[in-house]
Amino acid sequence: MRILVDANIPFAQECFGELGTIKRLPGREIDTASVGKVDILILRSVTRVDEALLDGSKVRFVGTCTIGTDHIDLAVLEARGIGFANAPGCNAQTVVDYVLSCLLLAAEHDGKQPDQRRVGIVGAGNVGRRLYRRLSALGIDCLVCDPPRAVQPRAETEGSEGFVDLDTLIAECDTLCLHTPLVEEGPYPTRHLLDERCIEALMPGTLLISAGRGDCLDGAALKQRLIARNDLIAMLDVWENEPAIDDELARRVTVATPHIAGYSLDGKLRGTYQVYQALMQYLGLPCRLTLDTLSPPPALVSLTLDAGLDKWQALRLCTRACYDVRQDHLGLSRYQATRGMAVGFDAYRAEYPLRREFSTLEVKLKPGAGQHAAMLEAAGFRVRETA
Ligand SMILES: NC(=O)C1=CN([C@@H]2O[C@H](COP(=O)(O)OP(=O)(O)OC[C@H]3O[C@@H](n4cnc5c(N)ncnc54)[C@H](O)[C@@H]3O)[C@@H](O)[C@H]2O)C=CC1
Ligand SMILES: O=C(O)C(=O)[C@H](O)COP(=O)(O)O
Repeated sequence: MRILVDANIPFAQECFGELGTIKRLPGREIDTASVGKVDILILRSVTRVDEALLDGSKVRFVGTCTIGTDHIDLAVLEARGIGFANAPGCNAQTVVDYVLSCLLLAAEHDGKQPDQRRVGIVGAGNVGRRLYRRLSALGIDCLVCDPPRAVQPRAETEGSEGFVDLDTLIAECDTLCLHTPLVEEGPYPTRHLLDERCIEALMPGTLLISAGRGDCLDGAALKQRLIARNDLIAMLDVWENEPAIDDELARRVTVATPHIAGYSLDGKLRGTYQVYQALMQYLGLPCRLTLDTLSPPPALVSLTLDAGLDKWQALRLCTRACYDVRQDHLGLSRYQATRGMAVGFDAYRAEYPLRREFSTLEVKLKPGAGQHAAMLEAAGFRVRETA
């Protein structure tokens, strides 16, 4: 079997090697010619899969090791009888780590600690739900906007209560976290969900974090508001026209990262593994690998806290030991300066530094720091109180 795998997918040889010959290509270079004789395509979100790509090919299965599927024309796959899998939720916890890092950084800009904010979560799926749980456990007040779920609750216990509409969320929150997929059709489309009107309505000082899909936010309108008033703290991970994103917008926001909110080794490995499981099932073969055996131990195993830190200092220290969004912001601007935005955006992603999820770090607490246990657990760390 011939298997074409995006070069940005870790553990591909381990997961797919037993099935045949693997060829690797950068996702944006995968084209009709390279797909020609391939049986299986294993991708991430940067390869558009449509009639044009598959024309004349014998592809039987397409897997995308990502949560998002907006790059795949699912109707074309169905019409051609091609098997398909994505990786729901694979890097959702990593995106929540990203948001926590953003919230802690924002406090250094406006002096508001996370629990002094009211956070509006737009899109409460795998990412938004986990974000809601972690923020609520940290004592942060949250409002949630998810019209599809408000109308069609996921669980029997979940009614429309608890959801608000987007205008209410914008009017009542000083922090907005956008986690919607790109939906083009149907009753709840999300292209420019945050349009010029919504962006104008954001109250001065609002912290805006966007980590779903770039097209859900009108970048030109945001740029205009930042030029006119510069009264928002905008932190963008996703952009219109990636990788050739709006250079000026990237310079005007407080944090600009190149679509890496979910880029932990854990999130990527889970994505690869979920697609491996789906492919083996599709082929009627047993899964001989387990996620645990594939997962390498973290480089930073533990850290120890003693007395002397307040709650947010302790959380900031542990968070930054695992993940510091400032490094990705500086990384993108450095790559942009040396290689230009369109090249630098992908180059930084391809050489992305090793990052692990908060849950891989054990925080040991000496008796003097015991009061931080519940808060650090709520934030996603493993906590052990020591003598
Ligand atoms: N920046 C990054 O690195 C990453 C970005 N993503 C993006 O984040 C998106 C969300 O991920 P998940 O939560 O796992 O997806 P999901 O499919 O589990 O949840 C999406 C949620 O958005 C809601 N939604 C749909 N239309 C809406 C609308 N008009 N207004 C408000 N809510 C709406 C849905 O009802 C659903 O609850 C993904 O589709 C993907 O595009 C995911 C992982 C990493
Ligand atoms: O999982 C998703 O959906 C994402 O947005 C990915 O984490 C993005 O990764 P790439 O596809 O850009 O490598």
